Amino acid sequence: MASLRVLARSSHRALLVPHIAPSHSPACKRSLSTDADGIDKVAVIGAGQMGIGISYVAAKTAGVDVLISDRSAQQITKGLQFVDTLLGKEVKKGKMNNEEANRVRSRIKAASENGLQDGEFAEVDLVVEAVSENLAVKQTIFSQLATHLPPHAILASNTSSISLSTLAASAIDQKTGQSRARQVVGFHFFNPVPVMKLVELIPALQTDPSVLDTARGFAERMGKTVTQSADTPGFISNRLLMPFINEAIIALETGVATKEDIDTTLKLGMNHPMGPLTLADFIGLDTCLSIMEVLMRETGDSKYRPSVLLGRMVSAGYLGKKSGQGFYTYTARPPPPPQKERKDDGTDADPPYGNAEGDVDVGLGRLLLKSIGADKKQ
Ligand SMILES: NC(=O)c1ccc[n+]([C@@H]2O[C@H](COP(=O)([O-])OP(=O)(O)OC[C@H]3O[C@@H](n4cnc5c(N)ncnc54)[C@H](O)[C@@H]3O)[C@@H](O)[C@H]2O)c1
Repeated sequence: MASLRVLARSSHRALLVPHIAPSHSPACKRSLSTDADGIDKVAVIGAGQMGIGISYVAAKTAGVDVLISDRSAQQITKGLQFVDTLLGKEVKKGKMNNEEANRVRSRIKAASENGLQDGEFAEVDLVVEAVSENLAVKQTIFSQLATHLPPHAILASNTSSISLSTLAASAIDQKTGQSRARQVVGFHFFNPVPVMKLVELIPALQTDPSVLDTARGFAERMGKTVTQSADTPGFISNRLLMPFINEAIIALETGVATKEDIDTTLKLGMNHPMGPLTLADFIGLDTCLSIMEVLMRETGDSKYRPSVLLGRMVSAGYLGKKSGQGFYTYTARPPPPPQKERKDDGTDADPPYGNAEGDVDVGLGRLLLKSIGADKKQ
């Protein structure tokens, strides 16, 4: 039976969303993990930029064991090397000693290829799915997780745009046929995870309130501030950001101003760290288009119509920084200088995040760090 309940624990304004009371099937009588302090072991599915960042912060800040899994063993190797790099920098900057870094590193382990089916996840309290943004792939994973994870485990997804209620519906134990939908929750981190302080928490319609509380508590253990969004397209973040970026593109295409003046107005007039067209280039114009299409399709509201220019640019392959051409032109980063620059205090001025070559995502990480001043603090 549907009822309305208040879903604002720490926000000032109450958020009213329809709540479908969880059913009391036998599966629901299993005890759920209700205490965030009781979470000792986390699994992360997907060792891409988000999965690795989540693993690193879970091990370092929350101090839990992390089991990381990916369909590509190479991705895991690459990700663990990145963790080593991050820890090496912490040591070099005196933020932790070697012993602490080794302790953090020893908490992160790679799952074997069939680890889920072979019982390696038997002691996992919470899993964060962070595989590519593809509904069918995520649905398959949620069905596998529902089959193989211990009964109390929380099943969280880092999806940016897929409905949590839809994912929860696929969390069915393939052996017993029982639904674990009430244990599914959205756990939306931001990139780069070690730097960005926010997690958006998104309950599916089916999520049990105790699961939501535990997930919130664990995000806080990871040092994050939590906001809560209803399971609506784009959640809070992209529902507000993407129409803003889209409107900036419409302003450009209708001749309101040049791209430079649009960006400068928002930077200097509104104190934004970067203008909306630059930000669109760094996010990727294909990503921006796809989120606008989700907003438009799922709400049917014409205010989310993607700009014609945005669609044309994506068709032309102008995807932003990753393709070298977006609203601005990006050239490859020059090779690193033979000698490291020295900071005023005489220490090496290494980039705080990423490798010397710098791929697109790490480039975004650096830019974000710079934009919030974290490059200087670290
Ligand atoms: N990149 C961002 O800024 C950002 C921010 C917030 C949320 N997200 C979300 O996080 C998720 C991951 O994004 P990302 O940027 O880390 O992507 P990514 O492409 O860097 O990594 C995805 C990883 O998933 C792995 N993978 C794909 N299918 C798999 C499967 N069936 N089983 C196991 N592993 C599989 C891939 O090998 C890859 O390592 C997506 O849902 C995305 O929407 C991304």
